[in-house]
Amino acid sequence: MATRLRGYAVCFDVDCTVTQQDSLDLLAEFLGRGEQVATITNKAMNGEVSLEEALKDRLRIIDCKPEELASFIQAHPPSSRLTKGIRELIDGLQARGKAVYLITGGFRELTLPIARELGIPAANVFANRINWQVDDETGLVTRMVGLDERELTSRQGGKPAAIALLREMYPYETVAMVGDGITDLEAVQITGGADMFIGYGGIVVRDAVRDGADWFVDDFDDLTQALKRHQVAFIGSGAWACAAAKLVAYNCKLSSEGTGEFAEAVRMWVYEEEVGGRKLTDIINETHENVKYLPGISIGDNIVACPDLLDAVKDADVLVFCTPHQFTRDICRQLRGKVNPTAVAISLTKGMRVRAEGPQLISELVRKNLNIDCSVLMGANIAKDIGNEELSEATIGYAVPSNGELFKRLFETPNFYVQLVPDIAGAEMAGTLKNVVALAAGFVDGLGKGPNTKAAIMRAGLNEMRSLAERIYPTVRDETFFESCGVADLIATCYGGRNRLVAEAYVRAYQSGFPKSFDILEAELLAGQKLQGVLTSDEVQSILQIKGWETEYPLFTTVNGIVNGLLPPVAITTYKSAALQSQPQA
Ligand SMILES: NC(=O)c1ccc[n+]([C@@H]2O[C@H](COP(=O)([O-])OP(=O)(O)OC[C@H]3O[C@@H](n4cnc5c(N)ncnc54)[C@H](O)[C@@H]3O)[C@@H](O)[C@H]2O)c1
Ligand SMILES: O=P(O)(O)OC[C@H](O)CO
Repeated sequence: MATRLRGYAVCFDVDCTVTQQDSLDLLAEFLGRGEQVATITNKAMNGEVSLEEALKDRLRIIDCKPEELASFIQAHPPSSRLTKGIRELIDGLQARGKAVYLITGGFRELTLPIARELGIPAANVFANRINWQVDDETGLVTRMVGLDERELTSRQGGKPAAIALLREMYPYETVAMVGDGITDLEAVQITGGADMFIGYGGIVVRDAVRDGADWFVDDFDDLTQALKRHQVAFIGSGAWACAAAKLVAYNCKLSSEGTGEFAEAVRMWVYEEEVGGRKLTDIINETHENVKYLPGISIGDNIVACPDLLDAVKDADVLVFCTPHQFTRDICRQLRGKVNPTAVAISLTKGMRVRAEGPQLISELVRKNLNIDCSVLMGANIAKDIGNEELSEATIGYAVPSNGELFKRLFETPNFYVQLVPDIAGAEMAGTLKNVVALAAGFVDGLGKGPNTKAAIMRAGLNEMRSLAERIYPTVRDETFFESCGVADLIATCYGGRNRLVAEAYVRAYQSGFPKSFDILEAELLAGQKLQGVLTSDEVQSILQIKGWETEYPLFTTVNGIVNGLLPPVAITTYKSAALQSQPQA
């Protein structure tokens, strides 16, 4: 069975990282033996004695009783010893589902109260143990007699060894170590250790630590702020994906300069292909333009094209799905267990999947496979016009209001207005089903009919869309069909969409005596873009057949008869009677 990766773990050193002082030095000072212990601590820091020897010597000098330890903890309560900003950082990490560990060369007896104060479970603490002498007669612990040398952290290289053990027990995808010392930096210097080291210089700055760190901070607030920023990943890079990514790139750049809500860089997964002998990802990263799917439009220099899906979503907590719907299932399968468990998603994909038990909307597919919330953004959104910054609108369907608001902030711009509706299924069904009506509109155009016929088809189509959506998903709201995702998208698609264009061309080819299939026309007219309506028509028809509802949806049924060659295109002009002649597909 494949090992399930467990996300992210962040390991903190304790002395002078989580706490302002070295606990053992502070205890020695409390007991009046501070100077002697500090001399040995310094020797260890300068590499004059080994870590093990220094620990043993310091314990020998401290030589305290359990009650003295208790008095020390009372005199220096954990809350008074924390470094600035550490509590907020650890709270923020845990709230985002990251596992937090303490890995210290200090002692368990002194570290557990700190862990408790920060809400870190005792099982997440790797620390040294003191060997205590127990009175044979009373069974009471009397005094310390040395160091338990079996603990990994009692030795040189103990911290990386503890991390390697952690990774063996729980296969984390990424482990970061945070600390101020050379022993913390060592965590990234062995195979199987940490993936990254964040140096902390708020109490002590060591040149080697600062130079060796992947990231060096002297204030934990910097990390907390970075943590609060949402990392957005785009899954898809076609015409609409690129136009929508341009909106997101605009807001992420603005926010990184202002509110800090979103990180500036947005990773975009690109289904890699060669264009003019070059990789499309390289072209996008150099020119900031998807020359194949949205030529002539700059999508923003903060969009980073990635050919690797898992690489694109790594670290992201906001996922935008926008691929032709037939690819979403496979993409979700690849992402299962690999996305941040606290991530939220939004789908811009118009389409559905049909299973024996009924339809599955793309948002449901994402939600079920990735176990995360998924909103939708649907609307009258012809990609090229939005790329050209023409005024447009969209509807966000949400289940969790705060996620709806978050996505509104992510997409809305001065010329892209967003409405929120608490109706995911209504918005998504509208966006999906209008692709079938757009084919009907294209047939009407191909036949050379006037506005009356087109208006009649669109009105009937809207009614069938609404009726089917409400029948399958009883929570669907009527008013959703009056938003951009409903009637407005229907108008835009029936006048300016690709489904209309290809359907019109189908009729013209049919009437010329040299018919062409939809696949051929898609390839000839769309330059790699994908037609969704034909597939969706078959998917809708499967549902109508399963339910025995074909004659109740005569427009959908007639369109399906035409796309499958069972009816001539002219049948659209008599769709009510034509539907009765359209044979169910095999
Ligand atoms: N284009 C529009 O104007 C528009 C507007 C609103 C909504 N939509 C919807 O957005 C969704 C995405 O459409 P689009 O316009 O961004 O794409 P597109 O039709 O322009 O391009 C097709 C995309 O599919 C990718 N692709 C090809 N084979 C693939 C595979 N095997 N796996 C994964 N990806 C593959 C291509 O690389 C390309 O990025 C669709 O559901 C569409 O209905 C499109
Ligand atoms: O070009 P179409 O027909 O795929 O439609 C594009 C969008 O869905 C319009 O909102």
